[in-house]
Amino acid sequence: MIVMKVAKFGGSSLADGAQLKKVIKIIVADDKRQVIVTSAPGKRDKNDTKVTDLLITYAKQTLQRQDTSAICQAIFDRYLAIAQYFALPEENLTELHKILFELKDHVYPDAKYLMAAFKAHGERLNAYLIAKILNHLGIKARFINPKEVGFLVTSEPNNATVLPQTYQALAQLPVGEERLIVPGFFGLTKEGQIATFSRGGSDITGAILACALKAECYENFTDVDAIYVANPKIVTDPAAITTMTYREMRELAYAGFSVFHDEAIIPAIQGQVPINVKNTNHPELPGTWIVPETDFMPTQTITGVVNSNHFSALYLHKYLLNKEVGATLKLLEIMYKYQISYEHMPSGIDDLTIIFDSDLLTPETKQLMCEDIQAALQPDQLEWIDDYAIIMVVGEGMRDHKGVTQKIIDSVSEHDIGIHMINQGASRISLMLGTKRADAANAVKYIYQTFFEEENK
Ligand SMILES: Nc1ncnc2c1ncn2[C@@H]1O[C@H](COP(=O)(O)OP(=O)(O)O)[C@@H](O)[C@H]1O
Ligand SMILES: N[C@@H](CC(=O)OP(=O)(O)O)C(=O)O
Repeated sequence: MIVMKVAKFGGSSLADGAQLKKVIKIIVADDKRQVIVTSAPGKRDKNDTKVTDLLITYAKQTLQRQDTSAICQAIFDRYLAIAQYFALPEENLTELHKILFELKDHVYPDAKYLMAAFKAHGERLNAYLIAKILNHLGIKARFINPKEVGFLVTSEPNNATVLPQTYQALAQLPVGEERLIVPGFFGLTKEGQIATFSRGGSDITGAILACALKAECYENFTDVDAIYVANPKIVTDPAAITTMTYREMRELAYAGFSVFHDEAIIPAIQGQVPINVKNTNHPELPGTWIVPETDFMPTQTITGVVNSNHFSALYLHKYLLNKEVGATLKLLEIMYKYQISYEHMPSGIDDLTIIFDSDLLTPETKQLMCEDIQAALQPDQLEWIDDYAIIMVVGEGMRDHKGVTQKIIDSVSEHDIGIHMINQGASRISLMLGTKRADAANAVKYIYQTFFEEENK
């Protein structure tokens, strides 16, 4: 087995020809970068639209039987501009044009599979084009079609997860002869349909390949120099994280560190492959390493702080709830009946709060669930709280430091921000606070200031 790396380049790194030029320089600078995972072209500037989003429009217009020629041309023009940047002769784009324009003519099992197939083509066409450009520049490279290499995923068209046999199939890839250019974001169901991971899922493809091929490391190239302690859109010039553990990243990514997909940690953990998040625009910088817990000694109390606004909570109060055998079971059965998973369930003696991902709820399911809970448990109070945000503070260093919780709560309360809920994660490396949505970003700022500005004064 050869020593190799998997390198994934995000949409921001592949947005146009100039960005792709930087990517190619990075690829050829290290012979170990043998497997390259590509996203679809992302935004070229703040007001631009990602190719994935253009494809979603194309899919919707197709479903509504509208004229799709303009959107199809807009998508094709993104690829054409990249090809032209490298003076790739236009005949190389004939196949790409055909695949793109004919997407609307295929038969799909249903609207969800149609949407998945359209979305996946952002990555598929980009990987195909990048392999052609590399060959044109004299760099040996081959496009890998997920269908031909057995990249199998579950039959959930737009929220798939990998099937175990995919790992054995990908381990057979002919690594070493030429660079393998693999499109991220999607796989094939056992029935042969395209299904995508959730949004941002090219990170997952990279991690699966890194695990299957026992890569030395998984490099994830993006548009920031490092993963920062807090989202740079919320905190000005936040401190960079040099090294963090898998479980810290998993908790932070889950709660909103959008720089790395939370599900992408899992294959990396399974294969114990270290992850290096780096900047395509400054590849000489060390970036952030995400490593196994065994290889890590915390130097800070907290590693990261993040807020997430896409939650809704159901508050239930009933005296003597703690004595009622089977109460939680009844609740879980109701959630199962409506096929709704829950995120957290902090509880007190007479009450509990169930926190849901609001994207999974419709007004109708909320109403039906409430009616069922009312009938099954007869609570004294049952109330949906939609104005709900979660602040997650994460750090391996939190376990061994006394008074951290107090300090976190004080830094928020001092600024008059009400806390609806406090939940110490079972892993003891995280603390979760519930606040109103409008307060969430400020809560992150104040916690950051307490631990990173006041402590270092
Ligand atoms: N804590 C954080 N550290 C760094 N970037 C963050 C953080 N939280 C959110 N981000 C955002 O994540 C973005 C990179 O992720 P993404 O847009 O998915 O990149 P790509 O297009 O490379 O896949 C950054 O531009 C930044 O705005
Ligand atoms: N292109 C897909 C998958 C992805 O991972 O993209 P990016 O690397 O730009 O986050 C999306 O927009 O969801």
